[in-house]
Amino acid sequence: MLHDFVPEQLRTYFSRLLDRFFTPKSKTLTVIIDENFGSYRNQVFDAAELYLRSKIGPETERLRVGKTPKQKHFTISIEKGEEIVDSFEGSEVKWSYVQSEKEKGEQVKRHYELTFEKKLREKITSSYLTHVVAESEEIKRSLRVLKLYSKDLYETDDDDGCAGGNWGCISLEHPSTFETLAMDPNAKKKIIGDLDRFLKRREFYKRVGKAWKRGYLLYGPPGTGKSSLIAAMANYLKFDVFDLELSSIYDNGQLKRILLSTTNRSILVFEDIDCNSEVRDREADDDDQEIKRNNNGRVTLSGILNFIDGLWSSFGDERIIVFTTNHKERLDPALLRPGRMDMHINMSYCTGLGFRTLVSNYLGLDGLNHPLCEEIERLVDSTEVTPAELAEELMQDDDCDVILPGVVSFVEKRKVERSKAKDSVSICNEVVVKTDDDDDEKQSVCTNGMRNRKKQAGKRKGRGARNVNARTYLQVGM
Ligand SMILES: Nc1ncnc2c1ncn2[C@@H]1O[C@H](COP(=O)(O)OP(=O)(O)OP(=O)(O)O)[C@@H](O)[C@H]1O
Ligand SMILES: [Mg+2]
Repeated sequence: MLHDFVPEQLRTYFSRLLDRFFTPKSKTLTVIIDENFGSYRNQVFDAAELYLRSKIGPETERLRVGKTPKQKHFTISIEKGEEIVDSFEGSEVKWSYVQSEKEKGEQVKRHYELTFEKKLREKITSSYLTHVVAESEEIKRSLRVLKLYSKDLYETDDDDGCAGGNWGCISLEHPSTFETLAMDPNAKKKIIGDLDRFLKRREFYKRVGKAWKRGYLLYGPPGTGKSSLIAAMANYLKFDVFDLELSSIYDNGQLKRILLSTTNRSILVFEDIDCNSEVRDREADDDDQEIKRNNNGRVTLSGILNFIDGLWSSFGDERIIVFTTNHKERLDPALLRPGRMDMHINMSYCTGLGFRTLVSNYLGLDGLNHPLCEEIERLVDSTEVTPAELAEELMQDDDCDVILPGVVSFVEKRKVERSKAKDSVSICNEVVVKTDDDDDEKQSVCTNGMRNRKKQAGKRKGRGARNVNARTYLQVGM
């Protein structure tokens, strides 16, 4: 017809017009996500790679698997040509992975194709891709190998992933978690809740004009799990740990430089803070001369406090600051005042419940079902024995029938020794938490099962007026 009725000059035009009219229109749109974006890596490509690992379904026929010596887990990814279907707020999208054939001297080009209905363009290119990037960040955090930084380490075992500056760093592979920690379950819950709240409160801290950080004081005898709790916190939050050895820091200036070189999303640890004479209770310390000398060219208490709640406290974001001590009573009251440490956690001697956790860690169910277990719980409840001592006893053998009688005699022996030293003991895990409530209250559950609550005013020596009405005291037994 075109040949017969349309002049030659117009034929091409009409032919194109008819083509356009009769060819069915595609209802889908495909977005190409290249590996590189200009000369940079494409963040969306990397995010998609991580995100899609968690979306691999039973319909996928070919996968790639790999692992570097440093990686803990296998990395699984989809093979070229494979497709993955995902859904987002009721809409379906299809991902496919495309890889160019390698030509001589050329690098393989890789990209993802994301296909969806055209009408979803706005939703997919903004909300869905934002969701993919956010999810991938979460996955990255969970796969992260944590780092332990120390000024004493000159060499690092890992040159990728360590922060700059002159910190030495090794991978933190401490196995302690909140599940393996022998601690009163209520205290554990309280700490986990506090950490969760802290993570979610970026906007809150900004609104109230406070630095986004949280301070914990862990106190108790040696071997009760203070360092293990720090490792559990790091594993839970996926935060690196900076170990600040105060005795090796020359003065406040160096402390400032060291603290400023730490990274965000980290835990700064000042272990055995009472061993630094400057933070001991100055009224209780006789040796004034020593303190004067320490004020000259050493780290001073005010230098530390300046970073906790002074002008310098606003350095960095998402910081947890932990102080540990075996002797809380020796600390200067200025360090214990409200507003300084948000939570005071007493890591006390082991209790029956704590022993249960240790038995389940070390011996599994067999230990928990053993007839001696209950007897040991009762014994542990009535004497001062640390989780570290019990853990050592539980590692003596594999056989419950050998270990548990050994634990009985160990705890009985310890009980006799202790009762010679004093008549009675009171075992409690105490957690003092600063909250935003108006009331001050102290709650305690001791090992005898008694629970009491009492109103508590800011009476302690050295306590200032500030924040006195904004603390909750929780005392719980294991
Ligand atoms: N509460 C606990 N739960 C589980 N294991 C514990 C606990 N406390 C101690 N342990 C065991 O004892 C070992 C030593 O404990 P940890 O180093 O955490 O004690 P600490 O309170 O930091 O002691 P120190 O005051 O001497 O630094 C741990 O590696 C762990 O095996
Ligand atoms: Mg320790």
